[in-house]
Amino acid sequence: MPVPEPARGLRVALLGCGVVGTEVARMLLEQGTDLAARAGAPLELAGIAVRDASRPRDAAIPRALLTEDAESLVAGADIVIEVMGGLEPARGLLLRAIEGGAAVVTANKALLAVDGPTLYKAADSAGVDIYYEAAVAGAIPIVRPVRESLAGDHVRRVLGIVNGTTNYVLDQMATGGLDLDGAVRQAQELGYAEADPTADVDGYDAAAKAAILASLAFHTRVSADDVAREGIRGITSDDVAWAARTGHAVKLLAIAEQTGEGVSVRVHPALVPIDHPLAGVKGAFNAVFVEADGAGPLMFYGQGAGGRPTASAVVGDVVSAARHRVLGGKGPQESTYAARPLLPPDAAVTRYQVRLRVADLPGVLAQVAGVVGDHGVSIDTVRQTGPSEGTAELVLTTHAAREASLAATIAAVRTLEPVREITSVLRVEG
Ligand SMILES: NC(=O)c1ccc[n+]([C@@H]2O[C@H](COP(=O)([O-])OP(=O)(O)OC[C@H]3O[C@@H](n4cnc5c(N)ncnc54)[C@H](O)[C@@H]3O)[C@@H](O)[C@H]2O)c1
Ligand SMILES: N[C@@H](CCO)C(=O)O
Ligand code: NA
Repeated sequence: MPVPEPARGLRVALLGCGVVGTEVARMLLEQGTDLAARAGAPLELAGIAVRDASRPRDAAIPRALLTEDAESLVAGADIVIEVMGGLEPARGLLLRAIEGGAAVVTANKALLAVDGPTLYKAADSAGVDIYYEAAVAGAIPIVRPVRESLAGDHVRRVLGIVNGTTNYVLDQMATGGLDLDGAVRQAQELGYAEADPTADVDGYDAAAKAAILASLAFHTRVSADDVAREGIRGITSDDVAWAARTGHAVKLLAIAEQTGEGVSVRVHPALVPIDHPLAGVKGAFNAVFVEADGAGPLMFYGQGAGGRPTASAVVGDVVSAARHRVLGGKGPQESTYAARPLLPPDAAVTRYQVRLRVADLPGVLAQVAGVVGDHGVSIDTVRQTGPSEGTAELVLTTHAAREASLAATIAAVRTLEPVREITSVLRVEG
């Protein structure tokens, strides 16, 4: 039998050598034999673009591979991996790679959620792959299942905990007795939160991931600007304690749903019933709950952040792209044929829990309930605690209502004479 020709090695360029890049390089270098067998050709790490090649680095990173000239590295590559983050120069380098005929793999959700379509279009024109499994929920296979495994189904709703930092922070507030600032500091010390935690705490990171997931799930172009976004900055230890008392956990949720009217995509903190699978997602873990007509409910769970878990998703994409180089063919391209209308944030329909402090006088509950009813919002349950110092605390849970109706209801309740304070308004989901 003739000995098969050894396949030509594929030149892999790595852009960025931070938390994720270091682990990607380690996997490519340490698992070369297995990866070559799976890809059908050796994956040769041709170089690693960094800002400062003289900086001390992990012992696994060969100094000879470091270069400060990302442009030249990209020019000769078969596959380009972008784990630098940020919009530029990442976008320009990826476009140059694609135009030069390279397949690209990126973990950059911020870039994809803002300008993904430019990259998808360029990849389509050049006939090359663009893969981005690591951009949503790190190691968890979710991009590929939604894009490929569910391509024959009709996804109704995607509900996810897609930011590890905020999940860790809320968990610490619930179980570790920390306030928001203390829990954020701890998340930074543990390396979950970015140095500037704004993207995590204010929901930008989750909104970028929600936009990517919604685009894939509903075959409709959704960008980060289309996502109604609210972070966890307003959540107090008291909110978390009350949530537990009423049988809920507070979670920062990314929600993308399709109704008869269109597509609604939002990120906000919400109360999740304690028996819902998402309520049990602790620490920095992520989980994505998908509801599809045929498949029914599906749950994806795992590590959404961290160097090695994220590198697992990146290297999986590299192997897919390499297989196409060896065997021919191409992965799926962007699908936006459905072009569903995007609904405004106040069209969302959900249940609410409203906490308010009222004067402890006869008839106050009836007065509040009357105003709520007048706005077409129906109350499910009412709890009262107190009185203390002449006031009582009311906790109202509503049936499903439009965000716009609830906003009008709250504005009206606030003007009632016996109402001292609306302490919190939280959505109930799940
Ligand atoms: N860290 C995670 O858990 C995680 C998870 C999923 C996705 N991601 C995404 O992966 C990407 C990388 O994240 P990270 O955590 O490794 O970030 P990081 O800050 O640790 O690493 C980025 C590296 O890229 C380098 N870099 C930036 N601009 C450069 C340039 N112009 N030329 C050369 N090098 C440059 C930086 O110096 C840094 O070392 C980001 O897009 C991030 O959103 C990260
Ligand atoms: N900062 C992000 C990293 C993963 O995208 C998180 O906490 O989930
Ligand atoms: Na993923």
